[in-house]
Amino acid sequence: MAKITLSNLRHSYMPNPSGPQDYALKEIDLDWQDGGAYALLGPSGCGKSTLLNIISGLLVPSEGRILFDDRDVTDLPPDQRNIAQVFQFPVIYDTMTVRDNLAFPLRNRGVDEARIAARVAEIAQMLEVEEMLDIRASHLLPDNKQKISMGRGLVRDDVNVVMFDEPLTVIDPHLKWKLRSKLKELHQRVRATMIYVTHDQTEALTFADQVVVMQDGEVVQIGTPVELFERPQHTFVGHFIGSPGMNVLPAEVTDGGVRFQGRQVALEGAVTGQGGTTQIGVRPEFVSLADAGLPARVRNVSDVGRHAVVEAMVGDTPVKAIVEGALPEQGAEVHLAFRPSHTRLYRDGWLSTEVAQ
Ligand SMILES: Nc1ncnc2c1ncn2[C@@H]1O[C@H](COP(=O)(O)OP(=O)(O)OP(=O)(O)O)[C@@H](O)[C@H]1O
Repeated sequence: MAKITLSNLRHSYMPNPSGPQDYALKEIDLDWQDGGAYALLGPSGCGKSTLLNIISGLLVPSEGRILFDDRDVTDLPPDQRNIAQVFQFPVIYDTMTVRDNLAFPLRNRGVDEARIAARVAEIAQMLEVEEMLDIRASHLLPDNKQKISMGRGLVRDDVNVVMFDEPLTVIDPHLKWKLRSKLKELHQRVRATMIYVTHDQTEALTFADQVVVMQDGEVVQIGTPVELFERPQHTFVGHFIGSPGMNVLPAEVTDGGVRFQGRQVALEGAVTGQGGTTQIGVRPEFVSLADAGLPARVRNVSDVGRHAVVEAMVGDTPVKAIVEGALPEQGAEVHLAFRPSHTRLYRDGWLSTEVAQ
């Protein structure tokens, strides 16, 4: 397995790009450690597939280099990059048995039969498909086909990286959670460098030790799931991750402090930077109903099981709070309190407060 470095990477599909708007990927610099579990997370069109295709060698970037263990592979074709890929849809041979499907990537590379048998048994046991080994692949349900496809991606232990491109798309919703945790467990056992591409935050956060969040061709934050939740570096991360996402509220920065709807709001620490469009970001988990605070009127209460999401209007701005216990009635006059340690200022989307020492 390998460490992967993306250095000053940019890509435009246009022959003569004239500005950042013409780039599907803008300036990407990343170091992925050997054996790490990474997710590339972002909405449709943010550049995930472009980046994946550049790593696999299907696409040559307009600018920048890709290194595997410090070796420049930018100009190498896919078959010389030694990568395993699992796609959205199962890639298996219907006429072969499950056993032969799993063995195929190894046979293809001339691995001896005893080693193949041992490795296939190991992977089948990890994926819990031992009883299917002698079944012809055409007889499998789609979920199991995709499991075998994953097995084919994991069976070689000499690849630089295993890449998963939205692998749970075809999986039945009630089986998704099972395969999600299975993949995490597989990473812990196999310890290969893995990159998992998805637009689904639950998949990314369950699988990855580090999540790379992308928006509009840019990496907006790289962090552990906890870091992305606790301290979003960009309003996009706050909003995209979480359910519901972070409240992003119009803010006015004055000499006396930061105000929302005319009232001062306490932040995690000192404000940094200057100018730009200023907003306050606070997750619903850190907004509570209080005896004093911002006066608000409850617009909606939705009970989502363990807790409720209360949406209340502060002036003309809706604010969401996650509330456990007694719930207010729709239309009730309440007060909202923001937890200062988790309330921050953003300028043009980017975090603009520092943690108080
Ligand atoms: N072959 C292509 N030619 C021109 N533009 C392209 C091509 N492929 C992608 N793009 C553009 O590049 C940008 C990034 O697309 P990309 O497919 O990498 O995003 P994505 O995050 O993988 O989205 P999705 O999840 O929908 O596949 C988009 O604006 C897209 O329209």
